[in-house]
Amino acid sequence: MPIETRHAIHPEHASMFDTEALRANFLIQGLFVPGEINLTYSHYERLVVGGAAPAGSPLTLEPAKATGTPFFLARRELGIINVGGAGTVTADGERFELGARDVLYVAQGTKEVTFASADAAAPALFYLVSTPAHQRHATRRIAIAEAKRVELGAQETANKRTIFQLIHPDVCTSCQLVMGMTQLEPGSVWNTMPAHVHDRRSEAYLYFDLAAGAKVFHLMGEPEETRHLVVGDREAILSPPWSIHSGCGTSAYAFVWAMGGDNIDYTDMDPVTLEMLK
Ligand SMILES: O=C(O)C(=O)C[C@H](O)C(=O)CO
Ligand SMILES: [Zn+2]
Repeated sequence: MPIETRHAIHPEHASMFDTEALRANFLIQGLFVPGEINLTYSHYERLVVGGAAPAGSPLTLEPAKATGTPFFLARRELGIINVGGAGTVTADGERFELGARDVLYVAQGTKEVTFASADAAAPALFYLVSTPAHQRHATRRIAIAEAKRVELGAQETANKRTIFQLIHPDVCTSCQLVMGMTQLEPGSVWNTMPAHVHDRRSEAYLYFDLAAGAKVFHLMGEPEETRHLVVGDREAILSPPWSIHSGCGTSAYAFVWAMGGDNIDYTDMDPVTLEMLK
């Protein structure tokens, strides 16, 4: 089970990066390789971000040297969202069926987690985000229909979108993981604009359901020192606590957002006005 480590970068260092260095530090590609689990261990909040793409046979979340624990979730919690075909996740023997966009919150202390596709020809693609956790909250399946929905933006500003809050205090109890999904309306392309930062939490985005060949120009950096990453379908980005995280697609798309840090208050954001951006 490959795990790549990404170190935390100081914003003044990041502002000197060229395209290649920005991508090497903040873009995550190749999450969904058939028959594999691929993880990235970030030193921002010790967020682990990855993908499990079971093909013919189930895949097991293995212990990792990066966590130094006897099993992966010994001192961690895990959020899983299925961005592919139907599949199942089994957590300590309990089987959960996850259709497209359904979520599973997996409790700290869960010893065995396995992933399977219902049909290898239309494989499940499980996007995984894990944060450190020191208290056990119940494992729970959250159907996309159970999400708390927040409508934002307008067609006139090309940012009409619905936020689905899934692992969120109003929906599912967790230690520090907050996770959900945002769907852009057809013709809307901007996410998280106006932008914000939240130094108390780091965030990761997985962009998915992009049209064939479409890209998202993801904006990052301190508000007065922005940079961009050109991101493709099923690619993720790491957003440091000092960074905005916004994006403009060449057409509509969806993305999974997930956060860890000092609080689980989704609304705790410091707004960044357009005048502040450079
Ligand atoms: O479209 C949006 O706006 C978002 O989805 C914003 C993210 O949820 C976020 O940045 C939460 O802190
Ligand atoms: Zn945010």
